Amino acid sequence: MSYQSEYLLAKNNPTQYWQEQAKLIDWFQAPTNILSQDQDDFYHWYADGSLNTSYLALDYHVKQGRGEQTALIYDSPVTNTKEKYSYAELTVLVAKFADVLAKQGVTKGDRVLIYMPMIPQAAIAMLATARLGAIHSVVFGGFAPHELAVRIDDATPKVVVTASCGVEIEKVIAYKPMIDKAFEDAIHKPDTCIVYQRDLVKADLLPNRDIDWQQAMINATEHEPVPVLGKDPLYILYTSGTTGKPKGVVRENGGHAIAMKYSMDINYGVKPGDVFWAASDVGWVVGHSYIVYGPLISGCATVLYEGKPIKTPDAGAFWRVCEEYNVNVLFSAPTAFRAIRKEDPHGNELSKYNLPSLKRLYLAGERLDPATYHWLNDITHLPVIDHWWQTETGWPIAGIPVGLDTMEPKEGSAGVATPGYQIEILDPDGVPVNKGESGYIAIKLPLPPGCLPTIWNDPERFKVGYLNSFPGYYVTGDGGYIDKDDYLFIMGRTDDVINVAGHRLSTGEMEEVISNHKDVAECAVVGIKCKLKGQVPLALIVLKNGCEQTTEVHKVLKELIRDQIGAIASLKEVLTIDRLPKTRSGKILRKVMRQMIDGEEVQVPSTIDDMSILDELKISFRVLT
Ligand SMILES: CCC(=O)SCCNC(=O)CCNC(=O)[C@H](O)C(C)(C)COP(=O)(O)OP(=O)(O)OC[C@H]1O[C@@H](n2cnc3c(N)ncnc32)[C@H](O)[C@@H]1OP(=O)(O)O
Repeated sequence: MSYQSEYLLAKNNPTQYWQEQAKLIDWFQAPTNILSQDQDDFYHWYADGSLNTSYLALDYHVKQGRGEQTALIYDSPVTNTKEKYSYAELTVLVAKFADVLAKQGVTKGDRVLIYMPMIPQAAIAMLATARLGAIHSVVFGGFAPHELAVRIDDATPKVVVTASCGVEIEKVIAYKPMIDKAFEDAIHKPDTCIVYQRDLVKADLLPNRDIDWQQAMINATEHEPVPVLGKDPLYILYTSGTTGKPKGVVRENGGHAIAMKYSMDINYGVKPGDVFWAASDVGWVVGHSYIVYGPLISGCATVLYEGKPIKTPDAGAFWRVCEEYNVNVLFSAPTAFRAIRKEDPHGNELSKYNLPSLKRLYLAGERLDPATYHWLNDITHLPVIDHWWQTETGWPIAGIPVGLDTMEPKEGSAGVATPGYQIEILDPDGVPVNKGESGYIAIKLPLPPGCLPTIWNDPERFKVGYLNSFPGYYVTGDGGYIDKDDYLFIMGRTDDVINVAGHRLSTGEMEEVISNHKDVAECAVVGIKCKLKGQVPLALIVLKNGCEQTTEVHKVLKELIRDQIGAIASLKEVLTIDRLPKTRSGKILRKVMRQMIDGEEVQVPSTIDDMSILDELKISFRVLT
């Protein structure tokens, strides 16, 4: 099978194509209803199939005789810990933790919120929730209590699972006080909080609410996987939108399982027994898909790394892990490699390691800049594959389908459309543009299996945010073009979402926090270029008349953002200006300011209410250079 023929099969007869791919996994009962639509016209794949995702990731491999094979490798330079779990061992731990959750009343359809550092118990909690047919919602450890509370109120979990602490290089971060604050702030009160006690910090437990993970596991018995339907949700993962409230992306069990197996074959070209390392975090979709579910469903060993690309202890950390565990495929964000390049520009660290097993490097999460692409290619002599996808899709929309064909990556491109995704570039009226022309990147409906069917608790937001702009299409929020060879080039977001070190953040959310300050009359947050992190947030504020404490206000605002959203959203700078540029209808011209600061060609809309403001801004922005 070639890429072309697979792409056309999936395009011309999606139902038949994905019915065939359904055979990739071990259903309890194979689906007969391959593609259906609900009352909102939203699509669902494999609605009536019966399966269990934890069974597919664990028990299935034990049944196939691979129980002794390594399933999970935990490497934590920050705690000097290295552990390996076989498929048989991981199955027992997951089955027992499922029993712990069941004893707290968790049943099919209930939500379990997981707020954990990068330790094996994070994956165990996810898989145990899936085993019960319950729905997990993992919240990235870098988010502050307020963000946690917002997610608790939206997902209304019965149980929260956490650990006593996380470790950020040398900084030990106690998680329990953040959990307690989130419980306090949230309107919904989960019944139970299960705490994994780490050696570094012992958390204080509340008598009637908190449970010690290790204690609970002593008397746990192994819980069997609970069959669920293909359309039953496996997880909710929150992602930033243009407004303050994050969106709960829903992932269904059936389509997700097929997408994981399919993408591990087609996009990543791995087979059972291979070692796959996604150097990311379980709190992001990369962690869900390619630290936990994808590698395990495909019978690989997955690496769960509690460290950073640099400083834990040096810029050779990634290469050390690749050598030590014979990693075959390494996946990370461009920011991680930019950080390594900064510390080790000539690849001296890399030359200390022997990497015969490493076949390919994959990058995603933000645009891979050509300089980093070439550097990585030059020092490793390995294929460097940029690919593009989103929390919403859960697996690659575009890439190099190494499992199907030999295709060369192109500098600056995220590859070609993965079979199942019909990517089109549309103009503002929804009309497809010619090859080479830029526009809105949209995907023709139905999206393939594994992509979001809706937004949790908010079908209207799914329609408004993704479907209504161009009927018949899902709008990705990214802009770009397709070249004459069908390679896709991503040029950036078309909305007010920014990407900081591979973390997707909402400028709207930051603006909400800033505008609550008593001295701020108006504000705008824009993402400006950063050599290391891709983009960083800059706040432009207009102070109320009579407020003179500019420096003090700037300091307070930076702290507010860290406290309310989290350290990953840290403001690069706060700049006070006299007024913000606007259209005649009052819309703030964020893009104009970003283009001016980044030194790009400035596209001023004809609707600007006062052209003279551009000269004022030019003067104000001088301090930034
Ligand atoms: C394809 C679909 C997708 O896009 S899914 C998303 C893919 N994105 C990723 O995988 C993220 C990639 N980025 C990273 O892994 C990190 O940014 C790397 C490159 C490792 C750098 O990490 P770091 O040096 O910590 O910088 P940062 O900008 O991430 O962090 C800024 C501040 O936040 C903190 N932080 C980070 N993570 C946590 C955490 N889990 N718990 C608590 N705090 C955290 C960092 O310590 C840092 O704090 P500070 O400013 O130094 O005080």
